[in-house]
Amino acid sequence: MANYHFVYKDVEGASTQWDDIQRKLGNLPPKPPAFKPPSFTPAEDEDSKHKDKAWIDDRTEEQLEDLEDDPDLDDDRFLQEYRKKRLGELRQAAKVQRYGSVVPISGSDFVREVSQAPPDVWVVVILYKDGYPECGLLLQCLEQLATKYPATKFVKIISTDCIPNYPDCNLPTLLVYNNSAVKANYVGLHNFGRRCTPEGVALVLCQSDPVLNDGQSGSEPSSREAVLKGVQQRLIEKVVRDHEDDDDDGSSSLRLDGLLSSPSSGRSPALPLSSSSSSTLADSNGPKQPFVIGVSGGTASGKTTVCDMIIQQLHDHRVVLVNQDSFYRGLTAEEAKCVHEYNFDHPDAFDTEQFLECIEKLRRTQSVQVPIYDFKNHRRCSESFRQVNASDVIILEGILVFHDPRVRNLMNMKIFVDTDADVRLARRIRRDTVERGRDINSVLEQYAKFVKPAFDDFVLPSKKYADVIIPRGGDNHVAIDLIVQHIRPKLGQHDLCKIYPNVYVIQSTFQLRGMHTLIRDCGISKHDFVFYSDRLIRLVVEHGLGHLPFTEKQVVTPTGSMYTGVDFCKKLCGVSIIRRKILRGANFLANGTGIQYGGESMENALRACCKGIKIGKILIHSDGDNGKQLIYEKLPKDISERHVLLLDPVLATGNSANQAIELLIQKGVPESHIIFLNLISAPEGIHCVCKRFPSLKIVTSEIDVALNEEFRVIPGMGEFGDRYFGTDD
Ligand SMILES: Nc1ncnc2c1ncn2[C@@H]1O[C@H](COP(=O)(O)OP(=O)(O)O)[C@@H](O)[C@H]1O
Ligand SMILES: Nc1ccn([C@@H]2O[C@H](COP(=O)(O)O)[C@@H](O)[C@H]2O)c(=O)n1
Repeated sequence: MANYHFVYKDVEGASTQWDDIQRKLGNLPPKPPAFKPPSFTPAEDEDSKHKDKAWIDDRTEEQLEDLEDDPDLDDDRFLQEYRKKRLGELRQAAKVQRYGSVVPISGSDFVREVSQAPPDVWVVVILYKDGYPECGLLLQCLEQLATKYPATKFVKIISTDCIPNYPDCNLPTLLVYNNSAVKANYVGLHNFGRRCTPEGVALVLCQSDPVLNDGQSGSEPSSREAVLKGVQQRLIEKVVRDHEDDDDDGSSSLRLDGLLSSPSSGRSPALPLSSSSSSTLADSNGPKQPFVIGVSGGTASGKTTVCDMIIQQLHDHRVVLVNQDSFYRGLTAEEAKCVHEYNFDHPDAFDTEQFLECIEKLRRTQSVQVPIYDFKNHRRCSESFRQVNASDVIILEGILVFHDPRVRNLMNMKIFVDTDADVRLARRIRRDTVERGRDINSVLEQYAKFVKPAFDDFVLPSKKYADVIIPRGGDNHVAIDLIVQHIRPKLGQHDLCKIYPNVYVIQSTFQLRGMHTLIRDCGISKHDFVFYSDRLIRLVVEHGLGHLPFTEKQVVTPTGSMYTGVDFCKKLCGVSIIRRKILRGANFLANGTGIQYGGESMENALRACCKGIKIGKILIHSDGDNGKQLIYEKLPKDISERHVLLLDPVLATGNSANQAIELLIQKGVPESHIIFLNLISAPEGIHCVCKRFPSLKIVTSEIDVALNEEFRVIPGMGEFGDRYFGTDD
């Protein structure tokens, strides 16, 4: 119904008499209050505002410049000083490099764009390939971070442009550079949690260094704590935002606990990181996760044979085998008395806790002492153990390796060797009578009483966990070939080669390992030491020569045919590093001179490979313990025009090497024309040299574990020069 009461209202809120009557009768609502316009307040004049620190903080650079002669500020010395300080900060901030996107680079740009970026700039490099969804996801996150943190440089490079043959299974890989050095690397997307988000990536990147810079604090390097706090704040805001979105449909619960854990406490517990997130490559710190293969199957199915074939075909020492048999429990006196009543096929016969501990240690890259089991006497050999070193691939073999889920879950690949029961029994009879000191009757009795029932109850049911089933065991060459092909890429290069693309470790073969075993043995004769060292050095030299520039060359062969080959650069020379140390007391070298000939021991092999090569020397003289070093040199006059093969058999701390390289560079040799050859290198030495000289190349035959407190390489090979020249007697 239409409202037929027309109420006239003037500005005072007055109305007609008729309306007043209606109000009294309750037909109209009470009279509204008289209208009063709001009081007028003029806008505050900028000049009359109180000027303090906060006011100055709000000014732009231009506004602060205009305040140079401001009378208010002239009266207040503190504010005038603060204005100047703030102006300085803003000018610095304006100078800070702005990147703002993920820039594609090629292999030839790498040194300029990454290694030679200004020292205060952090560079995040993604090694990627098109067509890999994980790479696409991480790239999206980096694009967002690049806009948020424009003072951090983000570049992307196709993995194989950066590192030839870089395995696709390592994609995407992030490398973080600062001041020409690799500060961190992350192999694979799992490092950034199950849900890879820009905020999560940011937090991981800033865990140990102030990698992300938004350029707000000028060119001053921000502290890690400050950067991390900012990144954490952004992550919290994101989590809260997501939570609020989720809450709209009432589906999620918020867990903020731990997000603000102190930076020193490491990774934030609420970060959605997977359990394998520790598998960064040599930070050089984070342990690398080995590839664990389980091989199960009934007794005498051919498990050991299959493992041996895989190991033989891989032909690489970075594969180790651990047999579950080694972890059979010892028998009590009672059990030993009636051993024929003991069920060796039941899961309880194994010390699974110890087996697990051993695997965990290997996964943490520690070596382990594995017991040796004596099947004839049903006990472990109490004194002998087998040392198993941490390796890229660990194979676990045994009838019940899939039985315990804790062991099973550590495996990346599970193989079941499936051989006909009759064939297995026949093999077992032969093996146990020939190798394990049993008679046929006892074998058959044990088989019927324990082996077969346990196979049906425990072994066969675990077959369902297998990823690969190999019928006919070791006779199945096709299956073994396929498995080998799958494992081979898991045998990556040394971690340091992945961080420093200019480090080359010559391909490890059993020949090479054999020679290393001989020359590292402290009991080897001098003659053999020299013989095998020369062989090894030649391999290193030959590899080093392969890094020299070459041109295509065609020759006519004796058959009159054309052969297209290469012609290596001929302008080269060798330079040996020799150390002289004034040593005192018992440390004085037996040769009476205190000279460690080091590099000279490599000259013979170099001469054998490069006929008539010129060889110079750099003598580094350390004066006792005071750290003072003097350098003497005898180098070819035209060394600046030559490629230099720098010789030192052992790279330990890298200090002498750096001095020698510095000297060569002073003499005009371009850094990229130096190839540093050594037999063994300590990771510390590689870091030290590669950080300072990213363009030279290091060629070595093995990278050792570390340096000890006396800065000697461990396991190492002692004072190489003294052993070579016999001056250590
Ligand atoms: N394909 C095969 N052909 C013939 N004998 C085999 C074959 N595979 C294994 N054997 C023999 O059978 C026995 C058990 O093999 P093994 O590999 O040790 O099995 P498991 O480790 O499963 O007990 C050994 O004596 C071995 O030489
Ligand atoms: N003292 C022992 C310990 C174990 N066995 C048998 O060894 C078999 C497992 O080894 P495979 O190489 O065949 O896998 C298992 O079936 C045990 O019965 C043993 O006889 N004596």
